[in-house]
Amino acid sequence: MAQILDGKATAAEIKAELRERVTALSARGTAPGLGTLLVGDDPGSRWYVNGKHKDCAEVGISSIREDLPADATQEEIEAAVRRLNEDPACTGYIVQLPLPKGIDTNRILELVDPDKDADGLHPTNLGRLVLRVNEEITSPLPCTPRGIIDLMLRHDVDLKGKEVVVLGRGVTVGRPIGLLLTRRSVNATVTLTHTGTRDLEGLVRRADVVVAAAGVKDIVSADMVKLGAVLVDVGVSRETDPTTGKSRVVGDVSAEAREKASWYSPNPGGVGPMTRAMLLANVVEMAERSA
Ligand SMILES: Nc1nc2c(c(=O)[nH]1)N[C@@H](CN(C=O)c1ccc(C(=O)N[C@@H](CCC(=O)O)C(=O)O)cc1)CN2
Repeated sequence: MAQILDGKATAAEIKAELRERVTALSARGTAPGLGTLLVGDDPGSRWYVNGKHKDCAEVGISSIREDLPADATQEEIEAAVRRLNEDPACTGYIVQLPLPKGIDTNRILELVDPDKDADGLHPTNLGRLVLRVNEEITSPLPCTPRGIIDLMLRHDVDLKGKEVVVLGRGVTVGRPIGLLLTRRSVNATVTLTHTGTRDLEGLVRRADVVVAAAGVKDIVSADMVKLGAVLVDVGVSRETDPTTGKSRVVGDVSAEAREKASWYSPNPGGVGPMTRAMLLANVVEMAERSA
């Protein structure tokens, strides 16, 4: 029976730690403020952004909100980014992804002031992650990969020399997590797989740790998983619950695969709450560095 990598409980612990650091920052007159930029009315994105403001209130961080309609133009979004760059009350902010179709996301992310990039997704901060293999990284890190590694380390999951297979090459999880896991301080060996990967089953079968961020329900099946592997379920697909008729999140790891794991991070309740906690950690660290 797999032990649970409980993201909800771990995130609550982290938030309690951060609350004290926010109090100290506020006492020194350097209180952090998180901004969010949401474009459109996707219910999932709106839920995530509302959650970020709720988290801020919980730990004592003030928050600033820019909401634009789904038909906002590239210029209107860029103007909102400039407002957040210039607002002294906003010490860090995020642009909620994905942006509506037709918007040049990379151009928007490049316009974010790297010193206010609470998501660690600005090219300068991703570049620092590439460059700094040995030394401590003193710039914000992408929240989900940071949260996944923190979740495992706080449960004493040993990653040194372990073979990690990542499913999915997205910019918020798949691509940056390889950079974090292969840093000298972690020392895992990483294989990044995607839709063009030839022998996915064979690669997953030999993995000590599987990070599944494909967004394909049950893509990780029991026959693909080594007994005792660590399974981190990051994938988000939505389906209608047949009993309640409500929409629910389903992950990438099948129920049978979970039975073979030594550790399993559930979805929901695993990586999602850690992503939210790491955003707060980035905001607090950025404020501490500039205090
Ligand atoms: N700018 C960003 N955009 C997006 C990111 C990101 O890190 N930065 N990640 C995701 C969305 N996301 C945060 O923004 C996020 C996803 C999931 C959760 C979460 O707590 N999920 C719950 C389940 C929620 C549900 O039932 O619908 C859980 O896992 O328990 C938080 C944040 C994409 N965009």
